[in-house]
Amino acid sequence: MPDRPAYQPVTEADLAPLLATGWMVIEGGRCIAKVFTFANFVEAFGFMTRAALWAEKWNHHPDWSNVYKTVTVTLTTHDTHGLTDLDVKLAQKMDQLAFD
Ligand SMILES: C[C@H](O)[C@H](O)[C@H]1CNC2=NC(N)=NC(=O)C2=N1
Repeated sequence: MPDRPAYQPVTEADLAPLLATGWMVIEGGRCIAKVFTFANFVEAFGFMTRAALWAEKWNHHPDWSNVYKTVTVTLTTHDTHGLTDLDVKLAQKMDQLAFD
């Protein structure tokens, strides 16, 4: 397995745009979470499918659940037990994909 680039810490400036789109910092700053609501189940699942491709490409996977038209997402970096640049990157991508 090729070494991955070093994780980068997350700053308040990194988080501010995410907080503005509905992400919340939880678990004492170790995670960010958001509830996405779509028009219906198929839209919700399509979002998860698109996001899954990016998660796999970046080898950074969400902790998420889907109930009908909502998708609840929690992001953290298991390797560091906290937030890293990968969580910010995946959250930004999820926000983009949700509005596709
Ligand atoms: C071995 C594998 O590369 C690691 O377990 C990856 C996989 N996906 C991951 N996903 C998340 N959310 N955090 C991680 O630390 C992480 N690490």
